[in-house]
Amino acid sequence: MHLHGTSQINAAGRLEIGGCDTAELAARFGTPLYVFDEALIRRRCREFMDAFRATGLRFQVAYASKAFCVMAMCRIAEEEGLSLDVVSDGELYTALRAGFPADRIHFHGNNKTPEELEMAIDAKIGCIVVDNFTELYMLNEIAKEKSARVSILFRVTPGVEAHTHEFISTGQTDTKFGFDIGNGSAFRAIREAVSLSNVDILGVHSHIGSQIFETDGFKLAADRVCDFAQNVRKELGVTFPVINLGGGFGIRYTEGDTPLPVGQYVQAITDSIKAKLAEYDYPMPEIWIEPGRSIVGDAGTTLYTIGSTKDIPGVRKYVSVDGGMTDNPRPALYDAKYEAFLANRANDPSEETVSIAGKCCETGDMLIWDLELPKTKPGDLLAVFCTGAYNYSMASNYNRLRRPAVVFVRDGEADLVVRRETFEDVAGKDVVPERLRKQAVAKS
Ligand SMILES: Cc1ncc(COP(=O)(O)O)c(C=O)c1O
Ligand SMILES: N[C@@H](CCCC[NH3+])C(=O)O
Repeated sequence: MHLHGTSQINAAGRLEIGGCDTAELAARFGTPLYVFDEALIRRRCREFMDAFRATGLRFQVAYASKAFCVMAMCRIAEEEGLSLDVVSDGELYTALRAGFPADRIHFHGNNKTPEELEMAIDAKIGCIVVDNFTELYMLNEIAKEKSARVSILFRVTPGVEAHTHEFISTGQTDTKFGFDIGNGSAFRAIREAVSLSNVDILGVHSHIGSQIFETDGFKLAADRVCDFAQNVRKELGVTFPVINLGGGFGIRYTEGDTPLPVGQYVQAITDSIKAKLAEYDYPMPEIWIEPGRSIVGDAGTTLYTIGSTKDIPGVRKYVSVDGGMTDNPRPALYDAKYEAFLANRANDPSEETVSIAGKCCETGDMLIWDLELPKTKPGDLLAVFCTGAYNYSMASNYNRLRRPAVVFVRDGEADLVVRRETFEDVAGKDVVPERLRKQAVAKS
């Protein structure tokens, strides 16, 4: 059993997180329930910040809010000195509403709408990460109309793709994101931008993938981005004040996962950039990164109440919980693996192998296959670990289920940071046109 952060088994044999008994949390807030270990989130933020401080370089660690974007999380990111990466008007709105300093917000996305760009310019956010030519020209026009100047990074694809345990070096990167370095489109984008009136070139951005466990991919991306920077300086006379190497740092979901300490990723990135730019006698830029999963992933635990079981002798025993793909779509989407145990009887020995099913009307709505558990009964609490990233943020109302509440726990206190949705939240946006209302009345 692997316990993350402040999680421990208390004297009553129940899982406790942040000093809070999970059975009490379930009783107080209902299930499913996302529980976040605030001390662990802050520890992860500090690991990144401290690793950069140790390098003596200028830097920004931008939390990739797509992983988990709620106002309380924005507050923590701000308190810990992080910047924030947003990819939509909704994320930007959340950050601004939480009082996150606009000049530390970076806006990503491959299809930002004119309205989103206007919103970003009006809010005077720190920078916009331009993804393609359409956006570049549109942004300049909007900025011109507003007599504004906009700082931009260019999202470039360095021809490196990282997957959990390996990276591949690709020639022409087939991706919807960014300007390709290899085929010259990144260079052309910068040449174009030099002649545009209302954008200021801040630098380049690359992101090579997610849930990465080694440093080679980052090093290769850093090398290619630096080579590109030197080429741009030589040919266009433009020197980048910022190089951003994105996110993607892996975390431990199950025992097969072997993430490196955060400091090793940071060191690999900064060492590679330093070494390469020294070759070129290139002034050291600010180094930015964008961790999402590695800030919040292992700090989240989802509590479910166990309900029905179905035993198919000789085949499989299904144990169903009161959530599923609606609150955690990752197993269905990516075949993601999770660890779990009974939160209310954490010391009970395992007695059988079961598979955890969600409650959606969908055969693929399975959370965990072949999990060792004690014999369960309805009302038992199942804790699924490492659900902090891309769970709440990707949750849906499929089958008109209500999205769960989110609580932050620390030092024995539990604070509600998102309330559970109500039926009104689910059906209250529906509009029945007058003609259908009449029809309904006529038929009844
Ligand atoms: C541009 C960009 N930055 C940062 C991230 C955050 O990635 P992760 O959560 O893996 O750290 C992503 C998502 O993969 C991304 O696309
Ligand atoms: N949503 C994905 C990661 C996507 C990263 C965003 N660029 C996941 O759950 O693993």
